Amino acid sequence: MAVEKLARSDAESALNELEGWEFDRDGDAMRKVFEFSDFSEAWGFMARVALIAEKSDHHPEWFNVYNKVDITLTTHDAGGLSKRDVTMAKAIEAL
Ligand SMILES: C[C@H](O)[C@H](O)[C@H]1CNC2=NC(N)=NC(=O)C2=N1
Repeated sequence: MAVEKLARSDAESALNELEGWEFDRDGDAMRKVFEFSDFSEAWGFMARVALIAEKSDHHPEWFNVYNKVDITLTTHDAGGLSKRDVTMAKAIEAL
């Protein structure tokens, strides 16, 4: 699927509006670590993110230990950040 990599300035303004998300991989990815009260809460969150991922055909890279979920978003097809990552981050924040 052809998705364009965002210009750095566009990516910066998008991240400025998203609480807690930071650039990673030299600006080619965005990352946030979510912390919950326990594993059950973390897993419930992951289940909801998984549904968003399947619906939008855009999948996070993530790592979970107990109550923490470390999420990295990037668009492999674009070789960096695209608006799909921003859309997904917004959807995750809206959960
Ligand atoms: C073929 C399929 O549409 C692609 O591999 C999709 C699936 N999910 C994806 N997820 C992410 N994070 N980046 C992609 O480029 C991507 N591409």
